[in-house]
Amino acid sequence: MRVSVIQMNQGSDKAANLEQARRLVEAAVEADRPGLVTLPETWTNLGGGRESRRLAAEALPPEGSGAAGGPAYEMLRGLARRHGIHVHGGSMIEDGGEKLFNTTVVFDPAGGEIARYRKIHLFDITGPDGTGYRESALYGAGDRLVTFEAGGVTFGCTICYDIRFAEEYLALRRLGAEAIFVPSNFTLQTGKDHWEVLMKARAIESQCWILAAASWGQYEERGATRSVYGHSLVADPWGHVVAKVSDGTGWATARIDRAVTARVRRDMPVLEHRAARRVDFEAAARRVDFEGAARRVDLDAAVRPATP
Ligand SMILES: O=C(O)CNC(=O)[C@H](CS)NC(=O)CCC(=O)C(=O)O
Repeated sequence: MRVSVIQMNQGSDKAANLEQARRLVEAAVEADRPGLVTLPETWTNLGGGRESRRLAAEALPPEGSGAAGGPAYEMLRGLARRHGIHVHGGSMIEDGGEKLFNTTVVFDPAGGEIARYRKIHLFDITGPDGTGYRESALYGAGDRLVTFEAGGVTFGCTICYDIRFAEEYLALRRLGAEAIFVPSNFTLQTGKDHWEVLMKARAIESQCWILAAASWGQYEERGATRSVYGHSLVADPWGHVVAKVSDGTGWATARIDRAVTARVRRDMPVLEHRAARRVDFEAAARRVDFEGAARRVDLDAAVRPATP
């Protein structure tokens, strides 16, 4: 299965963002004939403060209802149906009533919604340049792990800042994922030092393909100009970056080769090795059995539960 990661330069004009996404998806489909395309995080709006996000937000139809949604939701469905492809809609701003959610929706080639994921880890941090981010002031956090099947491949869903939480990727691998999405608005400040390292690290440790469509360029946020890093990429389960988008908008296409996944997992069976040791390191770190100049935790039955 071929996958195209789409790189956008969206701002706070929702209609223009929809048009840009449609144009890029159609150009990628025309050029590379992918079976699946994936968009960046919050491709329907970037910046413009609380007001712009509220305006761009769409209430989603009840999951599984098949009912119609808003303009962005229906555009994704239309692209999937028209081109006979799977569309992973990066993330949209979901109007969840009280709170917004940073939410992925996925459509199959018939235009049916087959998966929905809300970003679990919210970006409440201070960047190295002193810029503060408080995503949780506006967005609620997701509480579900999500995988779906497309073209014989099991895909896992994550969004942006989730990339820093390795456990989520290992859990998705356990659920059968072979490729994991990370649609992103990575900041330039964090991206220049962390982006590619994190993407490769998650690919290597989960032994999954990493599909990261990103926003690129500048946008306005409450009178200031901010930059997002771009560098949309696909990494294979060995951690090789096999496709990458240059500066600007565009896309890159890679083939998910299941034989590569199988070989990497067979030759380096880290999942089996982890299972064989069965250490609950989190539980171990909550306990100390000896404390002197050194600290020691015995990996006994309390942190190594018997095989079920
Ligand atoms: O604000 C919105 O509307 C949508 N949310 C985002 O763009 C979020 C919060 S500001 N961005 C990230 O998570 C960047 C993570 C990142 O850059 C890192 O982990 O280093």
